[in-house]
Amino acid sequence: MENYVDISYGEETVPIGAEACVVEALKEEGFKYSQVNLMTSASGLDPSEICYDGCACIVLSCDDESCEETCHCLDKFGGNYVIVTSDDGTKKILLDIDDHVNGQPTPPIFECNSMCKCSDQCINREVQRGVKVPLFVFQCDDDGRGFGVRTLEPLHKGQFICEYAGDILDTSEAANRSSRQKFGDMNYVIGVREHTEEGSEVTFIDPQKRGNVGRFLNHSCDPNLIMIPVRCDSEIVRLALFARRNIEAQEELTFHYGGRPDEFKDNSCSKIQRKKCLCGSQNCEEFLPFDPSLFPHYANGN
Ligand SMILES: C[S@@+](CC[C@H](N)C(=O)[O-])C[C@H]1O[C@@H](n2cnc3c(N)ncnc32)[C@H](O)[C@@H]1O
Repeated sequence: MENYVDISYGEETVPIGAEACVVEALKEEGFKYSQVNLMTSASGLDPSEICYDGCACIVLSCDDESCEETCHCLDKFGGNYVIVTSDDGTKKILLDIDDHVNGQPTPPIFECNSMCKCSDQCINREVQRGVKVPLFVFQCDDDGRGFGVRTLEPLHKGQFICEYAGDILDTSEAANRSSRQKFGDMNYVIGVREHTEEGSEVTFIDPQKRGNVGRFLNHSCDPNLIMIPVRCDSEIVRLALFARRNIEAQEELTFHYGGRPDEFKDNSCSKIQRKKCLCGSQNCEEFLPFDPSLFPHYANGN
């Protein structure tokens, strides 16, 4: 890694290495690395706003044993992570991923926040601590997918890898940006729909010009990561990527752009406008997931 530029330029606690062609392309595109989600003037949604009360636990880490009184965060939102000791004695904080892969509906994740009295080492602050595993951005073998991300270390099922962070957009700004795209352009806008008792909520994130390493993750129909909505300080969701299974060092990291692989069954748009999927997996769905709400002109069949 010593010979490679850290494309986060010190924003992440571990360097994000990249091939020289990636560094060059980012310079040309005027890309600005940001570890966190950012507000845009068009949408006015501020992801840095603190929206939740904190817990009063003056402890290193919130759990049922350490917190003298019931922890407000764990009581209200439930515990999210567990500590697991590997064979080599290293401790890892893991999410019970099966609940999220198979659960219906999936449990919401709220972490302790800036108003909480617990330390920054609290178990319930995993996503907000940022990337901890060494990641590397590389050029995929001229297969048409562009750049991709691989891990330089083995990863454990349930381990947090990175966020998909960038500009926070409302639906109209997301559609506005998408309408400027030509067919075949790389698409970076990802929308996440969450279903609540009050109805459904959608958040769009665009890391094309400002964002983090998550921007380079490719789609696979048989992915090794899963994207999970997490909230820390703000009501605006953070899109966190966790390992769906144990992953070996040097494996490419991918997630399913349409949510869970068995969930994406949207055939409302003609396949002609959809991008061919090059993931190469045995269960490949042939086309990349497509969000018709961002492309109303395609959705109308024009
Ligand atoms: C979020 S970007 C991923 C990073 C991108 N490869 C790059 O070079 O910056 C999404 C775009 O990557 C390409 N891509 C990702 N996964 C793909 C796949 N399985 N098959 C074909 N193209 C893919 C598509 O052009 C897609 O719109």
